[in-house]
Amino acid sequence: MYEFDTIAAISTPMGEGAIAIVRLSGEEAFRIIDEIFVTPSSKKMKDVASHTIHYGHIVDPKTDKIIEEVMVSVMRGPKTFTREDVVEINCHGGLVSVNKLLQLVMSRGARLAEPGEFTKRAFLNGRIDLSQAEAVMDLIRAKTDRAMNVALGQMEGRLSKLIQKLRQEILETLAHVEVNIDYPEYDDVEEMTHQLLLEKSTYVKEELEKLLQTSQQGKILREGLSTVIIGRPNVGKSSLLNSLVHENKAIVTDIPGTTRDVIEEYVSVRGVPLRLVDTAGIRETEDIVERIGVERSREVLKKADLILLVLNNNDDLTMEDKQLFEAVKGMDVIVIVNKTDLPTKIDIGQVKELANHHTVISTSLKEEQGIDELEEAISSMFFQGDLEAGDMTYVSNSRHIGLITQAQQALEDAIVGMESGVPIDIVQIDLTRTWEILGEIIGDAVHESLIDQLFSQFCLGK
Ligand SMILES: Nc1nc2c(c(=O)[nH]1)N(C=O)[C@@H](CNc1ccc(C(=O)N[C@@H](CCC(=O)O)C(=O)O)cc1)CN2
Ligand SMILES: Nc1nc2c(ncn2[C@@H]2O[C@H](COP(=O)(O)OP(=O)(O)OP(=O)(O)O)[C@@H](O)[C@H]2O)c(=O)[nH]1
Ligand SMILES: [Mg+2]
Repeated sequence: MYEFDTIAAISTPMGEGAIAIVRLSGEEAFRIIDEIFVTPSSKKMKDVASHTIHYGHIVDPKTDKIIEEVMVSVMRGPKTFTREDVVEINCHGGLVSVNKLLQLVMSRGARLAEPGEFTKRAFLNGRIDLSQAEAVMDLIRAKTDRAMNVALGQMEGRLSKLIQKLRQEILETLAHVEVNIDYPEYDDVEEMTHQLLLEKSTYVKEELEKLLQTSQQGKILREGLSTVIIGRPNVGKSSLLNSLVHENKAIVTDIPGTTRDVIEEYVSVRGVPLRLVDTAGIRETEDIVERIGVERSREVLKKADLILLVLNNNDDLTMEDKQLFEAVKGMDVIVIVNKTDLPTKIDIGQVKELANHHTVISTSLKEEQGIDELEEAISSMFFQGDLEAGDMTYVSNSRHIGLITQAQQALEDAIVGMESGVPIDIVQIDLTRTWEILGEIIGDAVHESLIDQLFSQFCLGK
């Protein structure tokens, strides 16, 4: 275990709350709390049983003034979150008192923790590996139940175990090859080695492939599906956003050009998190403010995973509508024919033709018609029902996806090499590289600067 200084942070959100927590971790945690905490029976926290909570007052030893009435939890290392001694002060949730408390523990020798530093210690002290630590952050940021389950699985070590299993396979294969090389007197040893290498490499490569197949869905669950609503002015784009959010977030009026900027909202559509973007209606415009909005619309369009293209049932298809179809060619698109409560003027046959293989859905957002069908279309487009299987191992993090892709490439090199008869020691190099790359996922031999960078994205006090 590493020896670190004692860190402190406010581990609850900044703002008024019922209770706020100041957390301390490190060798000095018990010494510090015993200098500032007084219980009615004068207990010392260094003496009490681990994982107990105690009532008392925080007193500034310099002035003997009572600062707060608190509950203090005491957890003795190594059976703690960080594997170090941990003390948590539960105080009344006011901003001033919790900050005063933090100042006080710092004046007694604690250092303000960096973002993610508690979790970083859990990693450096070996309680969790890097992919588990990353999952802690994913859990906090999860926007839907499904996203949360993926994060929880990774936090419990589901991905880690799989990666470790594959690394073990590679290691055993390499050991086997070494042994075979040491006994070259057997005639068939070369062939056996060759056979074994090919079999194992193919097996590991296939497992990695399976994992990568989950990455698209995994990434959507983790980051949200970037969904952009486009359409001519006044067709009902903002109304659509409001229907999906089930709230009035965007301003809706009958004046074309109402939405001037890009509005962004998170929504869960049957467990699929959408990063939903409402745009200014795309048209040629003279209004300068609106024009900036239109340009931004075109920009977000390029980065979208899914396009919701809205048309007006009560109007003819225009040149602009056709241009929109043109602009989203090759992307995932759902076409929405809105305002079906009004007389149909649009040429549905032509819409279907333009939509090509894309789904077309009719809605009346005014009368709340068609929203269910739309939600169904969205969720089945990205998840074919297998998402319910709660024990799936997803790879969702770009860092992991990148590394698995690299590992797979190294294996591919090894396999191609074997098939074209390159010397065994070259193949060994490729396999060793695969083993190392996979190790980076769980934080085996990763560079310190990468670790710092990863944890700095965490919340303060986590
Ligand atoms: N008050 C509070 N709530 C919290 C946390 C915390 O630190 N404080 N957590 C954190 O942010 C999460 C809980 N996570 C935790 C994970 C492991 C251990 C822990 O002590 N693990 C020991 C085993 C303990 C035992 O066997 O009793 C270990 O793995 O060695 C504690 C908390 C969520 N809730
Ligand atoms: N009859 C009818 N009116 C609708 C329907 N959906 C939206 N509207 C109305 O159409 C008008 C325009 O709706 P918005 O949602 O603001 O349209 P928009 O596409 O965001 O418009 P811009 O932001 O100006 O580009 C509003 O008056 C809505 O109430 C519908 O299904 N039926
Ligand atoms: Mg609008």
